[in-house]
Amino acid sequence: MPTTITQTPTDASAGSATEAAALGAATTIAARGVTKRYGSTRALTGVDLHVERGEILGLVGHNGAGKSTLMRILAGREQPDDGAVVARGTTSGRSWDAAAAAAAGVRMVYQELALCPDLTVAENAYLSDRRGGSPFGWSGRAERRIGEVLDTVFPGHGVAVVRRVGELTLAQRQMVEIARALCTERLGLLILDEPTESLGVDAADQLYAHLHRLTADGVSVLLISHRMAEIIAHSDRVAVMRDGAVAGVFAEADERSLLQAMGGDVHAPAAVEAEADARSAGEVVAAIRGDGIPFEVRAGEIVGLAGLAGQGQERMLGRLWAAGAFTRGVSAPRRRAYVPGDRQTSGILPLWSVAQNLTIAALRGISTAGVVDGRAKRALAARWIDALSIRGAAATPITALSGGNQQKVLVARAFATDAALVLLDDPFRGVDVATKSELYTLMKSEAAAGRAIVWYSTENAEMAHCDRVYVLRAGRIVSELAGDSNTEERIIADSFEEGTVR
Ligand SMILES: Nc1ncnc2c1ncn2[C@@H]1O[C@H](COP(=O)(O)OP(=O)(O)OP(=O)(O)O)[C@@H](O)[C@H]1O
Repeated sequence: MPTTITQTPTDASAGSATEAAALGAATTIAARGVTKRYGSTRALTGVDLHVERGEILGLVGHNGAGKSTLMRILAGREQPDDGAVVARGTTSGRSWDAAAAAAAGVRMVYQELALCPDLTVAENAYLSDRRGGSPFGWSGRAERRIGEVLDTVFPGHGVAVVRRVGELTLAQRQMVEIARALCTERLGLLILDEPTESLGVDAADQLYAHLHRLTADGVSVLLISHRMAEIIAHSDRVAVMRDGAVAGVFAEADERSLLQAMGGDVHAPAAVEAEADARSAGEVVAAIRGDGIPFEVRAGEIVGLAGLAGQGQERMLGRLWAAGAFTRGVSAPRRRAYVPGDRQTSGILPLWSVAQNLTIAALRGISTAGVVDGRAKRALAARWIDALSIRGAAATPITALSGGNQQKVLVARAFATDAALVLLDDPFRGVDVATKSELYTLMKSEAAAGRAIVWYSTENAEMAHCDRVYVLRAGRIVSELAGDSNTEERIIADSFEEGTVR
Protein backbone atom coordinates (compact mmCIF):
# COMPACT_ATOMS: atom_id res chain seq x y z
CA MET A 1 0.00 0.00 0.00
CA PRO A 2 1.36 3.45 -0.83
CA THR A 3 1.85 5.74 2.12
CA THR A 4 -0.01 9.02 1.82
CA ILE A 5 1.54 11.86 3.75
CA THR A 6 -0.93 14.67 3.97
CA GLN A 7 0.80 18.01 4.17
CA THR A 8 -0.05 19.96 7.27
CA PRO A 9 -0.99 23.58 6.65
CA THR A 10 1.37 25.98 8.37
CA ASP A 11 1.60 29.67 9.09
CA ALA A 12 1.19 31.56 5.81
CA SER A 13 2.51 35.00 6.65
CA ALA A 14 5.19 36.53 4.38
CA GLY A 15 8.77 35.17 4.38
CA SER A 16 10.11 36.15 7.79
CA ALA A 17 13.13 34.99 9.76
CA THR A 18 10.87 32.94 12.02
CA GLU A 19 9.46 31.12 9.04
CA ALA A 20 12.86 30.36 7.56
CA ALA A 21 13.91 29.04 10.95
CA ALA A 22 10.76 26.94 11.06
CA LEU A 23 11.83 25.00 7.97
CA GLY A 24 12.68 21.42 8.88
CA ALA A 25 16.41 20.67 8.92
CA ALA A 26 16.11 18.59 5.73
CA THR A 27 13.84 21.03 3.84
CA THR A 28 15.14 23.07 0.89
CA ILE A 29 11.99 25.03 0.03
CA ALA A 30 8.35 25.14 1.08
CA ALA A 31 5.16 26.64 -0.33
CA ARG A 32 2.81 27.63 2.46
CA GLY A 33 -0.85 28.27 1.85
CA VAL A 34 -0.11 29.52 -1.65
CA THR A 35 -3.13 30.84 -3.55
CA LYS A 36 -3.10 32.29 -7.06
CA ARG A 37 -5.90 33.66 -9.21
CA TYR A 38 -5.93 34.78 -12.85
CA GLY A 39 -9.08 36.87 -13.23
CA SER A 40 -11.90 34.51 -12.32
CA THR A 41 -9.67 31.38 -12.61
CA ARG A 42 -8.37 30.03 -9.35
CA ALA A 43 -5.12 28.37 -10.43
CA LEU A 44 -3.96 27.51 -6.87
CA THR A 45 -5.83 27.29 -3.60
CA GLY A 46 -3.92 27.10 -0.30
CA VAL A 47 -1.08 24.89 -1.55
CA ASP A 48 1.32 23.50 1.06
CA LEU A 49 4.25 21.54 -0.30
CA HIS A 50 7.90 21.16 0.63
CA VAL A 51 10.94 19.72 -1.12
CA GLU A 52 13.58 17.95 0.92
CA ARG A 53 17.31 18.23 0.49
CA GLY A 54 18.70 15.68 -1.97
CA GLU A 55 15.32 14.29 -3.08
CA ILE A 56 13.51 14.08 -6.38
CA LEU A 57 9.94 15.16 -5.70
CA GLY A 58 7.65 14.18 -8.59
CA LEU A 59 4.64 16.36 -9.35
CA VAL A 60 1.72 15.03 -11.38
CA GLY A 61 -1.80 16.21 -12.18
CA HIS A 62 -4.17 16.68 -15.08
CA ASN A 63 -3.73 19.50 -17.60
CA GLY A 64 -4.57 22.75 -15.86
CA ALA A 65 -4.21 21.34 -12.32
CA GLY A 66 -1.81 24.17 -11.41
CA LYS A 67 1.62 22.51 -11.59
CA SER A 68 3.36 25.12 -13.76
CA THR A 69 1.81 27.99 -11.81
CA LEU A 70 3.15 26.57 -8.55
CA MET A 71 6.59 26.10 -10.13
CA ARG A 72 6.67 29.67 -11.39
CA ILE A 73 5.85 30.88 -7.87
CA LEU A 74 8.55 28.68 -6.32
CA ALA A 75 11.02 30.09 -8.85
CA GLY A 76 10.00 33.64 -7.86
CA ARG A 77 8.69 34.40 -11.36
CA GLU A 78 5.17 35.11 -10.11
CA GLN A 79 3.84 36.30 -6.80
CA PRO A 80 1.11 34.44 -4.91
CA ASP A 81 -2.06 36.34 -3.99
CA ASP A 82 -1.92 34.70 -0.56
CA GLY A 83 0.60 32.52 1.23
CA ALA A 84 4.38 32.47 1.00
CA VAL A 85 7.45 30.64 -0.23
CA VAL A 86 10.14 29.92 2.33
CA ALA A 87 13.60 28.70 1.33
CA ARG A 88 16.71 27.62 3.18
CA GLY A 89 19.29 30.37 3.38
CA THR A 90 16.97 33.28 2.50
CA THR A 91 17.54 36.56 4.22
CA SER A 92 14.93 37.46 6.79
CA GLY A 93 12.26 39.85 5.61
CA ARG A 94 13.28 39.58 1.95
CA SER A 95 10.39 39.09 -0.44
CA TRP A 96 10.46 36.01 -2.63
CA ASP A 97 11.13 37.12 -6.18
CA ALA A 98 13.31 35.94 -9.08
CA ALA A 99 16.45 37.49 -7.58
CA ALA A 100 15.82 35.90 -4.17
CA ALA A 101 15.18 32.53 -5.83
CA ALA A 102 18.39 32.82 -7.87
CA ALA A 103 20.34 33.71 -4.70
CA ALA A 104 18.92 30.60 -3.04
CA GLY A 105 20.12 28.44 -5.96
CA VAL A 106 16.63 27.80 -7.38
CA ARG A 107 16.68 27.21 -11.13
CA MET A 108 13.78 26.35 -13.41
CA VAL A 109 13.67 24.66 -16.80
CA TYR A 110 10.44 25.78 -18.45
CA GLN A 111 7.99 23.71 -20.47
CA GLU A 112 8.09 26.32 -23.21
CA LEU A 113 11.73 26.67 -24.13
CA ALA A 114 13.06 30.12 -23.34
CA LEU A 115 16.12 30.19 -25.62
CA CYS A 116 16.81 32.96 -28.16
CA PRO A 117 16.77 31.28 -31.58
CA ASP A 118 19.06 33.86 -33.23
CA LEU A 119 21.85 33.46 -30.68
CA THR A 120 24.29 30.57 -30.48
CA VAL A 121 24.11 27.88 -27.81
CA ALA A 122 27.03 29.47 -25.94
CA GLU A 123 25.56 32.99 -26.18
CA ASN A 124 22.29 31.70 -24.73
CA ALA A 125 24.24 30.09 -21.91
CA TYR A 126 26.09 33.36 -21.25
CA LEU A 127 22.81 35.29 -21.01
CA SER A 128 21.73 33.28 -17.99
CA ASP A 129 25.16 32.95 -16.38
CA ARG A 130 27.44 35.97 -16.75
CA ARG A 131 29.79 34.74 -14.11
CA GLY A 132 32.85 36.95 -13.35
CA GLY A 133 36.18 37.03 -15.11
CA SER A 134 37.54 39.54 -17.58
CA PRO A 135 35.17 41.11 -20.16
CA PHE A 136 37.47 39.68 -22.81
CA GLY A 137 37.16 36.06 -23.82
CA TRP A 138 33.63 35.66 -22.39
CA SER A 139 32.43 33.77 -25.43
CA GLY A 140 35.21 31.18 -25.21
CA ARG A 141 34.46 30.68 -21.51
CA ALA A 142 30.73 30.32 -22.18
CA GLU A 143 31.40 27.80 -24.97
CA ARG A 144 33.64 25.72 -22.72
CA ARG A 145 31.22 25.81 -19.79
CA ILE A 146 28.04 24.78 -21.66
CA GLY A 147 30.04 22.30 -23.79
CA GLU A 148 31.36 20.56 -20.70
CA VAL A 149 27.90 20.29 -19.11
CA LEU A 150 26.38 18.95 -22.34
CA ASP A 151 29.17 16.36 -22.60
CA THR A 152 28.67 15.32 -18.97
CA VAL A 153 24.89 15.04 -19.02
CA PHE A 154 24.15 14.06 -22.63
CA PRO A 155 27.20 12.24 -24.04
CA GLY A 156 26.88 12.01 -27.85
CA HIS A 157 24.46 15.00 -27.90
CA GLY A 158 25.59 16.23 -31.33
CA VAL A 159 25.12 19.91 -30.42
CA ALA A 160 27.79 22.32 -31.67
CA VAL A 161 27.90 25.13 -29.09
CA VAL A 162 28.68 27.72 -31.80
CA ARG A 163 25.50 26.93 -33.73
CA ARG A 164 22.43 29.13 -33.66
CA VAL A 165 19.74 27.66 -31.44
CA GLY A 166 17.15 28.13 -34.20
CA GLU A 167 19.00 25.49 -36.25
CA LEU A 168 18.74 22.82 -33.55
CA THR A 169 16.07 20.13 -33.27
CA LEU A 170 13.53 20.43 -30.47
CA ALA A 171 15.29 17.64 -28.55
CA GLN A 172 18.63 19.42 -28.84
CA ARG A 173 17.10 22.70 -27.70
CA GLN A 174 15.68 20.92 -24.68
CA MET A 175 19.14 19.52 -23.88
CA VAL A 176 20.64 23.01 -24.15
CA GLU A 177 17.94 24.46 -21.88
CA ILE A 178 18.65 21.79 -19.26
CA ALA A 179 22.44 22.15 -19.58
CA ARG A 180 22.12 25.92 -19.24
CA ALA A 181 20.29 25.50 -15.94
CA LEU A 182 22.93 23.04 -14.77
CA CYS A 183 25.66 25.65 -15.33
CA THR A 184 24.28 27.43 -12.22
CA GLU A 185 26.79 27.77 -9.41
CA ARG A 186 25.60 26.50 -6.01
CA LEU A 187 22.48 24.87 -7.42
CA GLY A 188 20.06 24.15 -4.57
CA LEU A 189 16.80 23.25 -6.32
CA LEU A 190 16.32 22.32 -9.95
CA ILE A 191 12.73 22.57 -11.19
CA LEU A 192 12.00 20.67 -14.39
CA ASP A 193 8.64 21.16 -16.14
CA GLU A 194 8.08 18.09 -18.36
CA PRO A 195 11.75 17.83 -19.36
CA THR A 196 11.55 14.56 -21.28
CA GLU A 197 8.52 15.37 -23.47
CA SER A 198 10.79 16.35 -26.38
CA LEU A 199 13.74 14.07 -25.60
CA GLY A 200 14.26 10.62 -27.05
CA VAL A 201 14.53 7.62 -24.71
CA ASP A 202 18.32 7.64 -24.72
CA ALA A 203 18.60 11.33 -23.75
CA ALA A 204 15.85 10.91 -21.13
CA ASP A 205 17.83 8.06 -19.53
CA GLN A 206 20.96 10.22 -19.54
CA LEU A 207 19.05 13.03 -17.85
CA TYR A 208 17.68 10.80 -15.09
CA ALA A 209 21.13 9.30 -14.46
CA HIS A 210 22.43 12.83 -13.99
CA LEU A 211 19.56 13.87 -11.72
CA HIS A 212 20.39 10.96 -9.41
CA ARG A 213 24.04 12.10 -9.32
CA LEU A 214 22.86 15.60 -8.41
CA THR A 215 20.61 14.45 -5.58
CA ALA A 216 23.42 12.29 -4.20
CA ASP A 217 25.33 15.59 -3.87
CA GLY A 218 22.43 17.16 -1.93
CA VAL A 219 20.71 19.08 -4.75
CA SER A 220 16.89 18.90 -4.70
CA VAL A 221 14.87 18.25 -7.83
CA LEU A 222 11.21 19.03 -8.48
CA LEU A 223 10.07 17.08 -11.50
CA ILE A 224 6.77 17.65 -13.32
CA SER A 225 5.79 14.96 -15.80
CA HIS A 226 2.79 13.24 -17.34
CA ARG A 227 4.88 10.09 -17.84
CA MET A 228 3.81 8.03 -14.86
CA ALA A 229 6.40 5.28 -15.33
CA GLU A 230 9.24 7.81 -15.28
CA ILE A 231 7.86 9.65 -12.25
CA ILE A 232 7.40 6.43 -10.30
CA ALA A 233 10.81 5.05 -11.26
CA HIS A 234 12.80 8.17 -10.42
CA SER A 235 11.01 10.10 -7.63
CA ASP A 236 11.58 9.69 -3.91
CA ARG A 237 8.08 11.08 -3.26
CA VAL A 238 5.27 12.02 -5.64
CA ALA A 239 2.84 14.89 -5.04
CA VAL A 240 -0.49 14.87 -6.86
CA MET A 241 -2.20 18.13 -7.78
CA ARG A 242 -5.87 18.34 -8.52
CA ASP A 243 -7.85 21.47 -9.34
CA GLY A 244 -5.26 23.83 -7.90
CA ALA A 245 -4.64 21.95 -4.64
CA VAL A 246 -2.35 19.17 -3.42
CA ALA A 247 -4.51 16.04 -3.34
CA GLY A 248 -1.85 13.87 -1.67
CA VAL A 249 1.85 13.11 -1.37
CA PHE A 250 2.97 9.51 -1.89
CA ALA A 251 6.17 8.06 -0.48
CA GLU A 252 5.68 4.85 -2.44
CA ALA A 253 3.68 5.65 -5.52
CA ASP A 254 2.00 3.28 -7.93
CA GLU A 255 0.19 4.26 -11.10
CA ARG A 256 -3.27 3.35 -9.89
CA SER A 257 -3.08 5.43 -6.74
CA LEU A 258 -1.68 8.40 -8.61
CA LEU A 259 -4.38 8.29 -11.27
CA GLN A 260 -7.03 7.92 -8.60
CA ALA A 261 -5.73 10.94 -6.72
CA MET A 262 -5.57 12.94 -9.98
CA GLY A 263 -9.22 12.17 -10.74
CA GLY A 264 -9.30 11.61 -14.53
CA ASP A 265 -12.50 13.44 -15.37
CA VAL A 266 -12.18 13.29 -19.15
CA HIS A 267 -14.52 11.66 -21.59
CA ALA A 268 -14.81 10.95 -25.32
CA PRO A 269 -17.89 11.25 -27.53
CA ALA A 270 -19.85 7.99 -27.29
CA ALA A 271 -19.61 7.32 -31.05
CA VAL A 272 -15.82 7.17 -30.80
CA GLU A 273 -15.87 4.06 -28.60
CA ALA A 274 -18.13 2.12 -30.93
CA GLU A 275 -16.17 2.82 -34.09
CA ALA A 276 -12.74 2.42 -32.64
CA ASP A 277 -11.86 -1.04 -33.92
CA ALA A 278 -13.90 -1.12 -37.12
CA ARG A 279 -10.98 -0.18 -39.38
CA SER A 280 -9.66 -1.53 -42.63
CA ALA A 281 -7.05 0.02 -44.89
CA GLY A 282 -8.25 1.53 -48.18
CA GLU A 283 -6.33 2.99 -51.08
CA VAL A 284 -2.94 4.67 -50.83
CA VAL A 285 -3.42 8.31 -49.78
CA ALA A 286 0.20 9.46 -49.59
CA ALA A 287 3.59 8.02 -50.45
CA ILE A 288 7.29 8.85 -50.51
CA ARG A 289 9.53 6.96 -52.89
CA GLY A 290 13.30 7.05 -53.22
CA ASP A 291 16.10 4.65 -52.56
CA GLY A 292 15.51 2.25 -49.68
CA ILE A 293 12.21 1.28 -48.09
CA PRO A 294 9.30 3.25 -49.58
CA PHE A 295 6.77 5.00 -47.33
CA GLU A 296 3.04 4.84 -47.85
CA VAL A 297 -0.13 5.39 -45.86
CA ARG A 298 -3.61 4.21 -46.81
CA ALA A 299 -7.04 5.59 -46.01
CA GLY A 300 -8.14 4.22 -42.65
CA GLU A 301 -4.59 3.60 -41.44
CA ILE A 302 -2.58 5.00 -38.54
CA VAL A 303 1.07 4.83 -39.53
CA GLY A 304 3.76 5.56 -36.95
CA LEU A 305 7.18 7.13 -37.43
CA ALA A 306 9.59 5.96 -34.75
CA GLY A 307 13.30 5.91 -33.96
CA LEU A 308 15.55 8.12 -31.87
CA ALA A 309 14.65 11.82 -31.84
CA GLY A 310 15.93 13.83 -34.82
CA GLN A 311 16.42 10.92 -37.23
CA GLY A 312 14.38 12.47 -40.04
CA GLN A 313 10.84 11.88 -38.79
CA GLU A 314 10.01 15.60 -38.72
CA ARG A 315 11.53 16.08 -42.17
CA MET A 316 9.37 13.27 -43.52
CA LEU A 317 6.23 14.90 -42.12
CA GLY A 318 7.44 18.21 -43.59
CA ARG A 319 7.83 16.64 -47.06
CA LEU A 320 4.29 15.24 -46.93
CA TRP A 321 2.95 18.59 -45.73
CA ALA A 322 4.78 20.62 -48.39
CA ALA A 323 4.17 18.23 -51.30
CA GLY A 324 2.78 19.85 -54.44
CA ALA A 325 1.43 18.33 -57.63
CA PHE A 326 4.89 18.27 -59.15
CA THR A 327 7.02 17.37 -56.11
CA ARG A 328 9.28 14.51 -57.17
CA GLY A 329 8.97 11.28 -55.21
CA VAL A 330 6.19 12.50 -52.89
CA SER A 331 2.45 12.22 -53.34
CA ALA A 332 -0.12 13.58 -50.89
CA PRO A 333 -3.79 14.57 -51.07
CA ARG A 334 -4.78 18.21 -51.42
CA ARG A 335 -6.73 18.19 -48.14
CA ARG A 336 -4.27 17.66 -45.34
CA ALA A 337 -3.75 18.91 -41.79
CA TYR A 338 -0.62 19.21 -39.70
CA VAL A 339 -0.02 19.39 -35.95
CA PRO A 340 3.47 20.90 -35.62
CA GLY A 341 5.92 19.77 -32.98
CA ASP A 342 6.87 23.19 -31.70
CA ARG A 343 3.61 24.76 -30.62
CA GLN A 344 5.20 28.06 -29.60
CA THR A 345 6.89 28.94 -32.89
CA SER A 346 4.66 27.29 -35.47
CA GLY A 347 1.49 26.19 -33.69
CA ILE A 348 -0.57 28.57 -31.64
CA LEU A 349 -1.67 32.02 -32.79
CA PRO A 350 -0.96 33.81 -29.50
CA LEU A 351 -3.18 36.86 -30.03
CA TRP A 352 -6.25 34.75 -30.79
CA SER A 353 -8.86 33.03 -28.66
CA VAL A 354 -9.27 29.28 -28.18
CA ALA A 355 -12.17 29.18 -30.69
CA GLN A 356 -10.26 31.16 -33.34
CA ASN A 357 -7.20 28.95 -32.96
CA LEU A 358 -9.29 25.80 -33.08
CA THR A 359 -11.40 26.61 -36.14
CA ILE A 360 -8.93 28.50 -38.36
CA ALA A 361 -8.15 25.50 -40.58
CA ALA A 362 -11.78 24.44 -40.89
CA LEU A 363 -13.32 27.74 -42.03
CA ARG A 364 -13.74 26.62 -45.64
CA GLY A 365 -16.18 23.93 -44.53
CA ILE A 366 -18.37 26.39 -42.59
CA SER A 367 -18.40 29.28 -45.08
CA THR A 368 -20.84 30.22 -47.81
CA ALA A 369 -19.60 32.46 -50.64
CA GLY A 370 -16.58 33.34 -48.49
CA VAL A 371 -18.65 34.33 -45.45
CA VAL A 372 -18.05 32.32 -42.29
CA ASP A 373 -21.18 31.00 -40.56
CA GLY A 374 -20.62 32.33 -37.02
CA ARG A 375 -23.04 29.90 -35.41
CA ALA A 376 -21.43 26.87 -37.10
CA LYS A 377 -18.02 28.13 -36.01
CA ARG A 378 -19.12 28.42 -32.37
CA ALA A 379 -20.73 24.97 -32.52
CA LEU A 380 -17.58 23.44 -34.02
CA ALA A 381 -15.40 24.98 -31.31
CA ALA A 382 -17.82 23.91 -28.55
CA ARG A 383 -17.92 20.33 -29.88
CA TRP A 384 -14.14 19.95 -29.80
CA ILE A 385 -13.67 21.75 -26.50
CA ASP A 386 -16.07 19.22 -25.02
CA ALA A 387 -14.69 16.17 -26.87
CA LEU A 388 -11.10 16.83 -25.77
CA SER A 389 -12.04 18.22 -22.34
CA ILE A 390 -10.17 21.44 -23.07
CA ARG A 391 -10.00 23.46 -19.85
CA GLY A 392 -10.72 26.93 -21.16
CA ALA A 393 -13.78 28.61 -22.65
CA ALA A 394 -14.06 29.33 -26.40
CA ALA A 395 -13.47 33.06 -25.90
CA THR A 396 -10.42 32.65 -23.61
CA PRO A 397 -7.11 33.89 -25.05
CA ILE A 398 -5.13 30.77 -26.03
CA THR A 399 -2.10 31.87 -24.00
CA ALA A 400 -4.19 31.77 -20.80
CA LEU A 401 -4.51 27.98 -21.17
CA SER A 402 -2.10 25.54 -19.55
CA GLY A 403 0.51 23.99 -21.88
CA GLY A 404 -1.32 20.67 -22.22
CA ASN A 405 -4.61 22.39 -23.00
CA GLN A 406 -2.95 24.52 -25.72
CA GLN A 407 -1.65 21.28 -27.23
CA LYS A 408 -5.17 19.81 -27.22
CA VAL A 409 -6.42 22.85 -29.17
CA LEU A 410 -3.83 22.14 -31.88
CA VAL A 411 -4.89 18.49 -32.12
CA ALA A 412 -8.53 19.59 -32.31
CA ARG A 413 -7.64 22.10 -35.06
CA ALA A 414 -6.37 19.29 -37.27
CA PHE A 415 -9.27 16.92 -36.69
CA ALA A 416 -11.88 19.69 -37.01
CA THR A 417 -10.96 19.91 -40.72
CA ASP A 418 -12.05 17.53 -43.46
CA ALA A 419 -8.42 16.59 -44.21
CA ALA A 420 -7.88 13.19 -45.81
CA LEU A 421 -4.34 13.08 -44.42
CA VAL A 422 -3.50 14.18 -40.87
CA LEU A 423 0.16 14.64 -39.99
CA LEU A 424 1.04 14.62 -36.30
CA ASP A 425 4.45 15.69 -34.99
CA ASP A 426 4.63 14.35 -31.43
CA PRO A 427 1.12 15.74 -30.83
CA PHE A 428 0.51 14.61 -27.27
CA ARG A 429 3.55 16.26 -25.73
CA GLY A 430 2.44 17.58 -22.36
CA VAL A 431 -1.04 16.07 -22.55
CA ASP A 432 -2.10 14.26 -19.35
CA VAL A 433 -2.50 10.47 -19.21
CA ALA A 434 -6.26 10.33 -18.97
CA THR A 435 -6.72 12.66 -21.94
CA LYS A 436 -4.10 10.78 -23.95
CA SER A 437 -6.05 7.56 -23.76
CA GLU A 438 -9.15 9.41 -24.98
CA LEU A 439 -7.12 10.86 -27.85
CA TYR A 440 -5.88 7.41 -28.92
CA THR A 441 -9.50 6.32 -29.18
CA LEU A 442 -10.36 9.47 -31.09
CA MET A 443 -7.57 8.81 -33.60
CA LYS A 444 -8.77 5.27 -34.17
CA SER A 445 -12.27 6.54 -34.74
CA GLU A 446 -11.03 9.19 -37.20
CA ALA A 447 -9.05 6.52 -39.07
CA ALA A 448 -12.11 4.25 -39.10
CA ALA A 449 -13.99 7.11 -40.75
CA GLY A 450 -11.45 6.97 -43.60
CA ARG A 451 -8.70 9.41 -42.68
CA ALA A 452 -5.04 8.51 -43.13
CA ILE A 453 -2.94 9.45 -40.11
CA VAL A 454 0.85 9.72 -39.94
CA TRP A 455 2.08 10.02 -36.38
CA TYR A 456 5.57 10.73 -35.07
CA SER A 457 6.02 10.15 -31.35
CA THR A 458 9.04 10.28 -29.05
CA GLU A 459 7.21 7.78 -26.80
CA ASN A 460 7.81 4.34 -28.29
CA ALA A 461 5.03 2.80 -26.19
CA GLU A 462 2.50 4.92 -28.13
CA MET A 463 3.40 3.17 -31.37
CA ALA A 464 1.34 0.17 -30.20
CA HIS A 465 -1.72 2.17 -31.35
CA CYS A 466 -0.48 2.19 -34.95
CA ASP A 467 -1.33 -0.28 -37.72
CA ARG A 468 2.20 -0.08 -39.09
CA VAL A 469 5.37 1.63 -37.92
CA TYR A 470 8.39 2.85 -39.88
CA VAL A 471 11.59 3.12 -37.84
CA LEU A 472 13.95 5.85 -39.04
CA ARG A 473 17.67 6.16 -38.57
CA ALA A 474 19.95 8.83 -40.05
CA GLY A 475 17.15 10.14 -42.24
CA ARG A 476 16.18 6.78 -43.78
CA ILE A 477 13.54 4.17 -43.08
CA VAL A 478 15.40 1.15 -41.72
CA SER A 479 12.46 -1.12 -40.93
CA GLU A 480 8.72 -1.50 -41.22
CA LEU A 481 6.92 -3.17 -38.30
CA ALA A 482 3.36 -4.47 -38.14
CA GLY A 483 1.32 -6.96 -36.11
CA ASP A 484 3.41 -9.02 -33.69
CA SER A 485 6.65 -7.37 -34.76
CA ASN A 486 5.37 -3.91 -33.73
CA THR A 487 6.79 -3.94 -30.22
CA GLU A 488 8.70 -1.39 -28.17
CA GLU A 489 11.69 -3.75 -28.00
CA ARG A 490 11.85 -4.07 -31.79
CA ILE A 491 11.57 -0.30 -32.25
CA ILE A 492 14.42 0.28 -29.83
CA ALA A 493 16.56 -2.48 -31.40
CA ASP A 494 15.99 -1.12 -34.92
CA SER A 495 16.66 2.43 -33.76
CA PHE A 496 20.21 1.42 -32.96
CA GLU A 497 21.02 -1.55 -35.24
CA GLU A 498 20.82 -2.43 -38.91
CA GLY A 499 17.09 -3.18 -39.53
CA THR A 500 15.29 -5.20 -42.21
CA VAL A 501 11.81 -5.15 -43.76
CA ARG A 502 9.44 -7.62 -42.15
N1 LIG B 1 -1.25 33.63 -17.50
C1 LIG B 1 -2.43 33.06 -17.26
N2 LIG B 1 -3.58 33.73 -17.44
C2 LIG B 1 -4.78 33.18 -17.17
N3 LIG B 1 -4.94 31.91 -16.70
C3 LIG B 1 -3.83 31.19 -16.49
C4 LIG B 1 -2.52 31.71 -16.76
N4 LIG B 1 -1.62 30.74 -16.46
C5 LIG B 1 -2.31 29.67 -16.04
N5 LIG B 1 -3.65 29.94 -16.06
C6 LIG B 1 -4.72 29.02 -15.65
O1 LIG B 1 -4.37 28.46 -14.40
C7 LIG B 1 -4.72 27.09 -14.36
C8 LIG B 1 -3.49 26.25 -14.01
O2 LIG B 1 -2.59 26.27 -15.13
P1 LIG B 1 -1.16 25.57 -15.10
O3 LIG B 1 -0.44 25.99 -16.33
O4 LIG B 1 -0.51 25.85 -13.80
O5 LIG B 1 -1.56 24.03 -15.18
P2 LIG B 1 -0.62 22.74 -15.33
O6 LIG B 1 -1.00 21.81 -14.23
O7 LIG B 1 0.80 23.15 -15.40
O8 LIG B 1 -1.12 22.15 -16.73
P3 LIG B 1 -0.32 21.36 -17.91
O9 LIG B 1 -0.14 19.96 -17.44
O10 LIG B 1 -1.28 21.43 -19.06
O11 LIG B 1 0.95 22.11 -18.16
C9 LIG B 1 -5.34 26.75 -15.71
O12 LIG B 1 -6.74 26.83 -15.58
C10 LIG B 1 -4.84 27.85 -16.62
O13 LIG B 1 -5.76 28.09 -17.66
